[in-house]
Amino acid sequence: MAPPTVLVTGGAGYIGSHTVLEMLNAGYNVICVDNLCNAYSGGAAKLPEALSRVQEITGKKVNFYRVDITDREQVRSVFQEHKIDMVAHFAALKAVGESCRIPLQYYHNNMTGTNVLLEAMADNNVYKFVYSSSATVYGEPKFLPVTEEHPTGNCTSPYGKTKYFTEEILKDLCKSDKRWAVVSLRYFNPVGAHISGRIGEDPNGEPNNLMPYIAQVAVGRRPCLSVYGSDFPTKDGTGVRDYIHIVDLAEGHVKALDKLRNIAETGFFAYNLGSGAGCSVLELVHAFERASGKKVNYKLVERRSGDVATCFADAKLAERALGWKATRGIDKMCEDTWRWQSQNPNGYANK
Ligand SMILES: NC(=O)c1ccc[n+]([C@@H]2O[C@H](COP(=O)([O-])OP(=O)(O)OC[C@H]3O[C@@H](n4cnc5c(N)ncnc54)[C@H](O)[C@@H]3O)[C@@H](O)[C@H]2O)c1
Ligand SMILES: CC(=O)N[C@H]1[C@@H](OP(=O)(O)OP(=O)(O)OC[C@H]2O[C@@H](n3ccc(=O)[nH]c3=O)[C@H](O)[C@@H]2O)O[C@H](CO)[C@H](O)[C@@H]1O
Repeated sequence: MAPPTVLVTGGAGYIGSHTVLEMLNAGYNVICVDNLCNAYSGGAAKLPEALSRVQEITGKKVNFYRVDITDREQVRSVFQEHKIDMVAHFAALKAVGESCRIPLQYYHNNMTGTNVLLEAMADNNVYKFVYSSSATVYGEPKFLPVTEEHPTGNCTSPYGKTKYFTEEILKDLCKSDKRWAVVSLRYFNPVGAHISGRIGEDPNGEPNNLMPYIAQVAVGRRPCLSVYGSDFPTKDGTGVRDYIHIVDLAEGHVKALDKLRNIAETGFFAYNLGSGAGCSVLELVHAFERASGKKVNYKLVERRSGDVATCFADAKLAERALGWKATRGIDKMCEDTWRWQSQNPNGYANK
């Protein structure tokens, strides 16, 4: 029997490209769509640079279409061109601060885009869906570690609300039509890069997130890291988060596809994808210095608004339900990030 075909939206992005690689290695056929609003196109080449390198690493073909998921006709054309069995949906705008400045663009892109995609799926009798959610749906944790039973919806940004609202839409959809089988994966803090050093995180402009900022300081692209807050009630006063290696995360998506592929079970399922361990900002800085052999200059500054002191996952449900567990620790996350950053100081732009 032919292997299933997965439509991957946002496949040229950081998490999408790493997941496409693991799906191909697991024997899935992959069709990628992306509008390249946050991915390096690689010039006139047919494939975005990240996907071109995924093809190079796996030796397998990646089908790519430059498609905006908010465009109904563009999305429908992909379903007419290919027999799609499942969808993994990564395409979204994801910058927390930016979402506060341009909420309408976030609601349109992330919510309308997802609705257009879901309607095209139903019109083509495709009901198996893996969704990129986020620990941000939990808001400020009321208890730790955070389990899937933790209340959701107390989000602190329009970006976080797009994730929460979409989960609510998916729950209603599954209640209304028993053919839908949805796995919502709530990512904690994905970091790291594929062991080859050929693909990795390549944020546009100044990084919002900690790990890419550290890496850019270490490689000399930025002079100094600002540590947001050193007076939190944590082991060293700096923020504690649950960092998860991007390849662990990608493998979690393959396990979710395997679950959807092999069972008649339908409905809405949510799983935390985290390591289950907390790591402070300064612990990550020092781990990165050990991994890279480079000094990471930093200064302690005031807290960033909206930041919580501590957040980390209880990931036992994903282990039980998906047979998945994160296995790569902080040192490996730093080593793999450094290999990518040092081989690609300017990300994909410097081929
Ligand atoms: N990176 C994280 O830390 C993190 C944490 C939690 C959840 N997530 C979610 O995971 C998903 C992927 O995140 P990422 O870090 O890989 O981000 P990314 O920006 O690298 O990838 C997103 C991709 O989607 C594409 N895209 C955006 N809007 C589109 C549209 N309308 N049509 C087609 N393509 C579109 C972008 O060009 C980009 O290539 C997102 O849904 C994000 O919200 C990410
Ligand atoms: C509230 C919220 O929506 N948070 C998003 C943000 O989580 P986080 O805010 O947890 O991720 P982050 O990488 O922005 O910050 C992690 C930790 O590093 C600190 N820090 C960060 C950058 C920096 O230059 N200096 C510094 O000290 C920050 O205060 C925090 O304590 O990003 C995640 C992706 O990784 C998810 O998208 C989360 O949804």
